[in-house]
Amino acid sequence: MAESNIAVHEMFDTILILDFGSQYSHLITRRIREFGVYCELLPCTQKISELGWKPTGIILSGSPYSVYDHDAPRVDPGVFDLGVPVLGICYGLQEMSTYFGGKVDPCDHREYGPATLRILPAASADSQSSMLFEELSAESQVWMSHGDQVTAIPEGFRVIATTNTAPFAAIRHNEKSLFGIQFHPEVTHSVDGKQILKNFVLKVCKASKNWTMSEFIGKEIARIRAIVGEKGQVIGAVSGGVDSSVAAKLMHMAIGDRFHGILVDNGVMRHNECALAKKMLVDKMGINLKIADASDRFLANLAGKKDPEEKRKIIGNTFIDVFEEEAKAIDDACAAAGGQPVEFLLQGTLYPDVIESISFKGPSATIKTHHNVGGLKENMKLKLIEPLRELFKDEVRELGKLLGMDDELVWRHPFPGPGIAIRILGEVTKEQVAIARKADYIYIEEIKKAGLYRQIAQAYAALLPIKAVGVKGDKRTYEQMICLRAVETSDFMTADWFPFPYDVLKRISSRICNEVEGVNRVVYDVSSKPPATIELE
Ligand SMILES: Nc1ncnc2c1ncn2[C@@H]1O[C@H](COP(=O)(O)OP(=O)(O)OP(=O)(O)O)[C@@H](O)[C@H]1O
Ligand SMILES: O=c1[nH]c(=O)c2[nH+]cn([C@@H]3O[C@H](COP(=O)(O)O)[C@@H](O)[C@H]3O)c2[nH]1
Ligand SMILES: NC(=O)CC[C@H](N)C(=O)O
Ligand SMILES: [Mg+2]
Repeated sequence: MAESNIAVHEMFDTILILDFGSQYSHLITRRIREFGVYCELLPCTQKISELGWKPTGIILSGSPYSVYDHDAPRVDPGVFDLGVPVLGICYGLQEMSTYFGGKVDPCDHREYGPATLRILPAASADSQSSMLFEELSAESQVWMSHGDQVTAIPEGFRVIATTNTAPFAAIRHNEKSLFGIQFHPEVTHSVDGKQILKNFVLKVCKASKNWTMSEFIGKEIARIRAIVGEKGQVIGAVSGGVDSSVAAKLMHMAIGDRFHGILVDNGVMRHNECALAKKMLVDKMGINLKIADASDRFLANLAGKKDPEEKRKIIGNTFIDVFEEEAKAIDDACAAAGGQPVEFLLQGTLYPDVIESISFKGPSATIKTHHNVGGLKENMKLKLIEPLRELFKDEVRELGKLLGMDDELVWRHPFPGPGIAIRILGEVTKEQVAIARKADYIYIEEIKKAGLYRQIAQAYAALLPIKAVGVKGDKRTYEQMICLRAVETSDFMTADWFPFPYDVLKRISSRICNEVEGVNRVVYDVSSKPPATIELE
């Protein structure tokens, strides 16, 4: 599928972060975005000569490698030929030092944790170093995570800060804007770390502080119009979730009814989901949306299937089939009305997905096959438009708010494409879906009533198809169990269970047992991720 993105760097000053594989690389990106500066993370293997745009400044990340490893990732010398400021962090410092002829050796004591950074008086006398350390106190706590150290700095560099254990905790080139620091300014435990990054980006690189969602809206709409043209038609899968709704809203603002949203009712959506999506997207936002009811088809395809991966694959494939049929119908209708055929596909891809796919560390092991609509076959020849490709989830929410979307939609917990089907262990039937759906509705309603919805990143009720004995109205029952899940997380990669007040759990449990037929027990999942995952399957 062809890409049709006009580069965002043409619109915003961009700091380039080269990822050497550090676990903190994405944090550097987050921090800089918070200052209102646009930045991008690319693998360290990116050749500067093939970049096609000029960054305003470059940051070299940390790495699990040692610079003296035979397979250590190397910095592209092109980085230093651009004439833009460069900041090396940990491995970035070590690699920069090695490149310019300095020396790096293993430390006697590996150092993981706090250290006191002391800015040398000489640094205050030097305008570049003063810029990097502006507003810092002479001593501050920084966070270390290294086993190697620079033992001799390259010629032409000078030391500007030290710690008790690191004589070269911060260095700079005597003339050029090349800096290296041994500690990690991107982690919150480095008390002045944020300020150092801010100084580097705003003072040293002089990047414009124009990365705000309100600037983004105007520029993105103009970009979409330039790509799609006066008559082009765009289709897109819309779920009623935050990401696709925000993407659809932007698209609607850019091209009106030439955007055709398709919501697939897969029979495993939450209670009232399609009606709610229609109310918000069509009635309130005016989006051109078709709701395709394929619930029977999904449930028929899922009949008798128990294996989690098989269930996910069936749902993913059915999504594609239904979406392609609907897309073709829209295409035919556009052509019949004398319009252009559909040439573009809207996708709600977010930046974390992009980071994951370009990771220097390579793809991680498949834990679950994630299924989204839009994974269409090559021969559809649609060109992708991904307006949220550069944004993190919190930025998408901010955008949604600025676009005037209701809080109820902006703050919705994420809901996976395969829906309730991966929240019913084993076989999925219409009856089982009805039980899980009702319990989930009650659960979320009570969470909202208790004022806890925004504190929880994601919550849902799952159905465990095992039976236990109970007693209701003096009668013996033999019924299934509902398993409640609620997690706190910022990136959904790791998560911890939410510590509910007991009285809220009590109310939820009592309501579910009383109101949901076929259930006589409620359990609460107290597993973190890892070792568990957020969804059950
Ligand atoms: N029932 C559906 N009908 C149409 N498209 C869907 C459906 N479910 C998922 N999708 C598509 O799959 C994409 C990925 O789903 P995902 O759940 O990650 O995002 P979302 O639903 O837009 O937002 P959220 O993360 O808040 O749930 C959606 O953006 C949407 O394009
Ligand atoms: O759109 C989606 N399609 C999927 O197939 C899918 N599987 C899991 N999820 C969501 O991803 C996050 C992490 O979930 P796990 O810890 O279960 O992997 C959680 O937010 C899950 O809800 C999905 N989203
Ligand atoms: N965090 C880092 O970048 C570590 C760099 C290198 N592996 C060291 O141990 O010093
Ligand atoms: Mg969703």
